[in-house]
Amino acid sequence: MVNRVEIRTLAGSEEYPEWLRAVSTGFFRGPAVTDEEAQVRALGTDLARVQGAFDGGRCVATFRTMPQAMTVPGGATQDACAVTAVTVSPTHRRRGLLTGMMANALSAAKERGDAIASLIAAEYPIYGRYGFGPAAWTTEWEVLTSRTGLDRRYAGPADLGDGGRVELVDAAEFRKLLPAVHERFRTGPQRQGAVDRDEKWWRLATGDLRFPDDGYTPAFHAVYRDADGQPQGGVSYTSDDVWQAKQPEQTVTVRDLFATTAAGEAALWRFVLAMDWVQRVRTGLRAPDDVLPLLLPDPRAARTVAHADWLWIRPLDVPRMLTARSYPVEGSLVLQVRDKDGYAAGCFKLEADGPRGGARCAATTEDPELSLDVSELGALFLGDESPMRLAALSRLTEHREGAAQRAEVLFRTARRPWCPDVF
Ligand SMILES: CC(=O)SCCNC(=O)CCNC(=O)[C@H](O)C(C)(C)COP(=O)(O)OP(=O)(O)OC[C@H]1O[C@@H](n2cnc3c(N)ncnc32)[C@H](O)[C@@H]1OP(=O)(O)O
Repeated sequence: MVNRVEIRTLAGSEEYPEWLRAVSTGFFRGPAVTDEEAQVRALGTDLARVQGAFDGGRCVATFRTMPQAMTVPGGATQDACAVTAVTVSPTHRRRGLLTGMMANALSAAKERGDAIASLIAAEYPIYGRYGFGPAAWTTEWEVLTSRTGLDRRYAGPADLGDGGRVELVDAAEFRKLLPAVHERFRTGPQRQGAVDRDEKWWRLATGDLRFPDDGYTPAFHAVYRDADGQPQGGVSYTSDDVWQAKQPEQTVTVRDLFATTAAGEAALWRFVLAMDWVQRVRTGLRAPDDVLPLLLPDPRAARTVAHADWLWIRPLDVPRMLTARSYPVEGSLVLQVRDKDGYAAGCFKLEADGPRGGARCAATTEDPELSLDVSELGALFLGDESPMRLAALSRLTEHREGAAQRAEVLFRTARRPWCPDVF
């Protein structure tokens, strides 16, 4: 039971610094927030979508949503309600504050017409109860450069025969060139799970927006240009500048690396792997099927240092979400979706026309062929989870023989989904 505590949208911008202090406390960032930090964080924040729980004058829980464009299989964009800044102070935990704020946010999202909600989960056990399922996973590797088997005489993309080149640029140039490249990258047909980046994202990533003690280390930036001179990708990275016993033992950490072409992606990886002084490359959080390990003659040189669920999706409007994505084959399926909160519950018939056609989906009175919980549909949506695996776990029930196999062929994608960003 919640005593004396009121959950509500912020009354105005004067409450924002106190709300931010609560976020900072909940995330262990620090017990206080400076005016400069509050100003930077307020940029682009729609206060109408910021909830707090107040105990007297003190904010004890926080929750924010924001509009997001998420790429779905085939390259189309789906409007999502992105959930972020979820905290409950340790003094007020396990009294239903998160549950109350989530209920408000999901009902507002449903009313607005968002087809899905999305979030990056701090811990696995939190969000399944609210109908979210893990839709994209992530992997981080550490590469021992001496073990890769790559030719140490590598001198640049010309050695790969693609006619492109990699150029070091300053932060301002990177910020000017890369947003358009990223927009082309993230709407690629195999880039499901990627989300849009606004101007604030790029300014923060390139050090143009800062506040005191933000812990930002300036990065190095490089752009990949194709044979026609067009920017097709970029990388941002830092180095720890470590030397031991007069030997360079540096670890380079990749903050961001993407390209619109396979040649660009390979050239950027070769660039970071071929730097003198560098013993290790930390890749940052990548798609679990990133090309990196297989670019190496010895893929074992890339050791997995993290592998976990990353992007979670909560279906809100089944017909809209299922018609937004493409399907690799023609086929149909009748799905019964259970949703204790009601938003996405019902029986729906999906009819897909194959890779170049569209898809139709609507409520139906036909008998279901498969039934599953809404969170499992979230996990299937971007093509990562296997319906056959869920059936083996009894988390998906087959009412017609072969229906799980049909779902497997319809839903799964050639490349795994990936959300490169934290939000
Ligand atoms: C999208 C993001 O922002 S992710 C970041 C999430 N934030 C954090 O992890 C910061 C640290 N943790 C917290 O602030 C809080 O513990 C929260 C926000 C995770 C949970 O807030 P609470 O108000 O305590 O949750 P609430 O009381 O509504 O709990 C609802 C249910 O979820 C369960 N639950 C909540 N958090 C957790 C958890 N971390 N692990 C396991 N179960 C959890 C509760 O036990 C409860 O279960 P029940 O319904 O069976 O009784």
